[in-house]
Amino acid sequence: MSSRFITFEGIDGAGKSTHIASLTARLAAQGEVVSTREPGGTPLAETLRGLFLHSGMDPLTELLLVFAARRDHLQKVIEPALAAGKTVLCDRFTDASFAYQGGGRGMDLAVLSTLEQWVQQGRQPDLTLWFDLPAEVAAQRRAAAREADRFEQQDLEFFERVRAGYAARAAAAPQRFARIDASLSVAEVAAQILAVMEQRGW
Ligand SMILES: Nc1ncnc2c1ncn2[C@@H]1O[C@H](COP(=O)(O)OP(=O)(O)OP(=O)(O)O)[C@@H](O)[C@H]1O
Ligand SMILES: Cc1cn([C@H]2C[C@H](O)[C@@H](COP(=O)(O)O)O2)c(=O)[nH]c1=O
Repeated sequence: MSSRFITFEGIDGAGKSTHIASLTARLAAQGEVVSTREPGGTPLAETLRGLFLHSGMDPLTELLLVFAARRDHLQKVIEPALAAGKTVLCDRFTDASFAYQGGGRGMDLAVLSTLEQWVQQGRQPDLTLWFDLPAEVAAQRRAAAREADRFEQQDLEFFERVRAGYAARAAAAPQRFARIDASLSVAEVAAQILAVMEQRGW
């Protein structure tokens, strides 16, 4: 099996984490799998993650911080794993920057595109599973599950802008994106993911 780079995207509380473990187990039967996340995935990027989630900062600092973490993660974990023919499952990647910093915070998308090119040097996921659901449903799930971080404290309008940011990215790369209706039950979401994987012969 040749390398695959699969990313998981969606607003906070969409249900990504709920499905990543089972997909990791399924794909591990076909070859070595690296399951990782952004921001994070290396000691340096995990340190940056703590600041990103919990320290106040202006939107440009936030954007530069997440791309710095991504560069370290790509160089030390993602690229070596793909070069070794492994499957990489990543909980969030650059689409999150376009959705949160671009859509949510209103940062210039042209700046984001430049950073994307500099940092990734052409690397893009082979498949992005986009867990899509209304902001209100995700907020109800989060409220029942955990204490909110700096992003999760944002209002519904922020998350609807983030959702629209994901929709724009999906429309621009329809071959790469698979939209999952994440408002359905856990079993129905799992069935949609399975169908996408089977479509690709994975
Ligand atoms: N399809 C579903 N229906 C109802 N509840 C769900 C569903 N999927 C996940 N949940 C619940 O919603 C909460 C958030 O799910 P989860 O942590 O998987 O989301 P997430 O997308 O990983 O969030 P984040 O990106 O913010 O970490 C959890 O309590 C989880 O049990
Ligand atoms: C990669 C990335 C992430 N974010 C935001 C999105 C989430 O609110 C947090 C990460 O928390 P999770 O529980 O691991 O989902 O960070 C962002 O704003 N921009 C990004 O590029």
